[in-house]
Amino acid sequence: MVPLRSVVLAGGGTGGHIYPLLAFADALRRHFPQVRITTLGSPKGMENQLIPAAGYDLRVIPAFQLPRSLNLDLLRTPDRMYRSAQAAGEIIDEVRAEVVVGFGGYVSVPAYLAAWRRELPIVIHEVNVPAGVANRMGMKFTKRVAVGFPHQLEQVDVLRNARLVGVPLRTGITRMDRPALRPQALYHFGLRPDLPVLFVCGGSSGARTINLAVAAAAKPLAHAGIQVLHVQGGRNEPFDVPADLPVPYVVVPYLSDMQLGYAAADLMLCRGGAITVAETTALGMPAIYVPYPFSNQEQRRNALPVVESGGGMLVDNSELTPDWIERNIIPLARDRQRLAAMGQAAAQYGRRDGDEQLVRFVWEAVGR
Ligand SMILES: CC(=O)N[C@H]1[C@@H](OP(=O)(O)OP(=O)(O)OC[C@H]2O[C@@H](n3ccc(=O)[nH]c3=O)[C@H](O)[C@@H]2O)O[C@H](CO)[C@@H](O)[C@@H]1O
Repeated sequence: MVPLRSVVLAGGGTGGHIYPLLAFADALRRHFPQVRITTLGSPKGMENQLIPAAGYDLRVIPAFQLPRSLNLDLLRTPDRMYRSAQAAGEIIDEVRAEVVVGFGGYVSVPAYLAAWRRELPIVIHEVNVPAGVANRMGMKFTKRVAVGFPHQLEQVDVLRNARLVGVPLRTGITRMDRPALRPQALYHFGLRPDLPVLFVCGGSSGARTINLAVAAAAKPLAHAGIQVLHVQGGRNEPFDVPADLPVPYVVVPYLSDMQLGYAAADLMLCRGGAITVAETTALGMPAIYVPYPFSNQEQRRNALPVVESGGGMLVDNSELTPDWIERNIIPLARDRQRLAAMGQAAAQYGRRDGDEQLVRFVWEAVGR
């Protein structure tokens, strides 16, 4: 492979856009150790914490918000869009980028515009159906679109001619030996090795409904011998957990080492964000998905193929009550055989090579 020299990556907002970008950056580095990697972010997104922490160069460009759909409102934001695109263009010129790779989020739009004006190749990675607003706009400028999941190609959507590459996932997750890491993970969280662990995580921002429902079921879970590892989520208010439980219920604000959570877990209770689904299935992790109800059904669509293949359960946000948890999660978490079967079915659906596949796609786009 003739090496790539300079790549600009754009993506921001929540973890769902940033972690694939970082996993892709790591894979680029492995293939092309000398490549210059520059990332574009907006002033307030999670990229401001996550990208510098991962050791990559983050350039913040002025923010602007797109209207939620492609309509005439777009014409009213040209000034701010122009300033953002100009800032993105200056960075693209400075680092002599050969290609711009976008993962979605508002910050991708100025990057796509600036790359298009310079006639640079643009590659878009999209994980949702319907595709996000920013990426849909980018698709006006390029046909090089990669998707994370087979179900995205089956929709009557702009994505039907995309290339299926999978989702770039952090190697800390894809290369983990779960049984080998488990003792260390349990020790890290102060969990017992002899009892099942329910891992609760509502995506990168946390999920209030899930937090409150599980915390309210803390007593029955504990009395059934089920330990809980609960990620509260950075943007959520704390919740109360009874102090006198007979088994551990561990609350953490956020996990930078997400693989430790997965290693400790026997069963996951989570939202259906695309990257979460990619990770649980890559790991063969049995999961109960509670899709976020307010965004176009995209999370339901993410989880449905996994659930239909036997790799998990689906429950509506409005149905996730302490009573539901008691009736459904307690018997499942104690049934090792059923968990193993679910995990195997999930693994059939999962894939681990999205980072490598996307590197190849981008390399082809540059025409080397
Ligand atoms: C409400 C909403 O609009 N959610 C969207 C958002 O979800 P969100 O940003 O929550 O993204 P995902 O659920 O897809 O991924 C969350 C990521 O954060 C990581 N993580 C999470 C918690 C933690 O403590 N530590 C940690 O590392 C997970 O391992 C995963 O890599 O982006 C996804 C990808 O575009 C979309 O599919 C979701 O629909």
